[in-house]
Amino acid sequence: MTEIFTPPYPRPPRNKRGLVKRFLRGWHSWIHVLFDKSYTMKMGEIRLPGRTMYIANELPLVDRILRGGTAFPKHSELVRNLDPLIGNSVFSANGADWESQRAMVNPAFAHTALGRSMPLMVAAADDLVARIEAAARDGGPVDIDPMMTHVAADIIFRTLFSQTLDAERSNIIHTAFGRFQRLAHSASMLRLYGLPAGWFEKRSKGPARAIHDVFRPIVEARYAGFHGRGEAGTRDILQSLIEAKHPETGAHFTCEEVMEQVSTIFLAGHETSASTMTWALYMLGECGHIQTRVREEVARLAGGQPLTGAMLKDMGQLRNIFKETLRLYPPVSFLPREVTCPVDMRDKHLEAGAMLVVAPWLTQRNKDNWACPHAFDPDRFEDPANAEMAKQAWFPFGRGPRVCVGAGFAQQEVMTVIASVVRRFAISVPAGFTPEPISRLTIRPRTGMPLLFTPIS
Ligand code: HEM
Repeated sequence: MTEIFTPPYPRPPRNKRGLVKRFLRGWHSWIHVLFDKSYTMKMGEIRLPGRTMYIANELPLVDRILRGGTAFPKHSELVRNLDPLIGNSVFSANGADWESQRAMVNPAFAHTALGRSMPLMVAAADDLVARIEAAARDGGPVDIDPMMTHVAADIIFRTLFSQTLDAERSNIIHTAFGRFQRLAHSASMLRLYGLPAGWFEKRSKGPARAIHDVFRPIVEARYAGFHGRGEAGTRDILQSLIEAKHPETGAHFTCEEVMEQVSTIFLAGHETSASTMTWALYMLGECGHIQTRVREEVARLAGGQPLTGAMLKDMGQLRNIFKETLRLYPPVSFLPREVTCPVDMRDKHLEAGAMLVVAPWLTQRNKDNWACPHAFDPDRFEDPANAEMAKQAWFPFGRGPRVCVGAGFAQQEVMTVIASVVRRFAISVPAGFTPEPISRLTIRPRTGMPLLFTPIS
């Protein structure tokens, strides 16, 4: 019998640590502050000098909060944290402002329609395979962490702007986003502990600007083309945003507002998928038997032909790998909401303004919800006994009115990339290497993800 693989996660201490120890562990990563009981408690309360935070794990509570819409808007701490990067946009806005932004942005998402985006994904995945081939030629390990950023950013770049993303701009994005995550995380930690965070807040603006500078020239030229010279423009997400009208006033987005929406779609649309692909390839590298099975599935359904949406639909094993990766490493691991009116939950009384966190990382690794919760077992999604849990205790894309608008796009892109890689290479993990997951805005390996790729003839 093949043993089930348990991929790395920070082993929680048995007991809650003191304030200082928690601060030190949390300085690099949110998941490092959790302790044993965090994974099974129904509702927890954490008193910090800066604020009191509640974590709701009980399934009906999770549902109530996420479906609660305006009663539990996105927390101001999250909004402040992301502000240098995405400003006031469809991810961060609340209430009526969010509703009108969502109405304006919705038509742009027609460009992420699965049939329309499939050829872009296949082309970007082919370019990735060529890059891996070149990098693996000497037989040494290849760090796939920046490569997954490149392919995911390339896919969303092609969908947004009808352009490919070259290696130089991809490197700028990967490096700047890594820096932004570190600085924004530190600022957030300090604010939660009631400490001054100004230095980190100020420093985080630099990498955010470096990312904006990659697409500002494209956005400004196209905006001026349409609004200044009446040019029709290419039919893509950017053009839909430039042409979008407010549902009541009929006003267009300003150029800065288009920049904010573009930044949001670009960041929400590549960093999360890149994280998923990195962890999926790592776990396949560790689990040769699952890798062989999925390679056989891809060969049976696609042969040597370019992948299509119809082929992906039939790749059940690949889809289960996607789901299981998102269960174990949900890129958005914590969803912080704000309590708008005093409310009672279980035995707790929450005052207005309190932070109420719903945590895919915890609910999806809770042993009351899933058997062997920390183990990588894609087949669990085939078991009818797990069908109800897959509905209630699996929500890497959120749930309710603020659910991710790119979930179908992400599934198609991750499946396309993994299928393209496994049919071309046998993947393995260098002896002695174990990645350390770090959770800031998303979950990435602390020191990259070197893997070995052997071409399959
Ligand atoms: C594996 C990949 C992805 C994951 C795990 C993910 C996860 C999430 C989650 C959890 C939320 C809701 C956050 C909350 O309720 O606080 C969200 C929202 C959002 N996502 Fe994704 N996402 C992914 C890919 C994408 C892609 C590919 C796009 C765009 C093409 C996208 C665009 C958005 C947008 C615009 C929102 C805000 C929706 C709103 O509030 O109206 N995401 N995502």
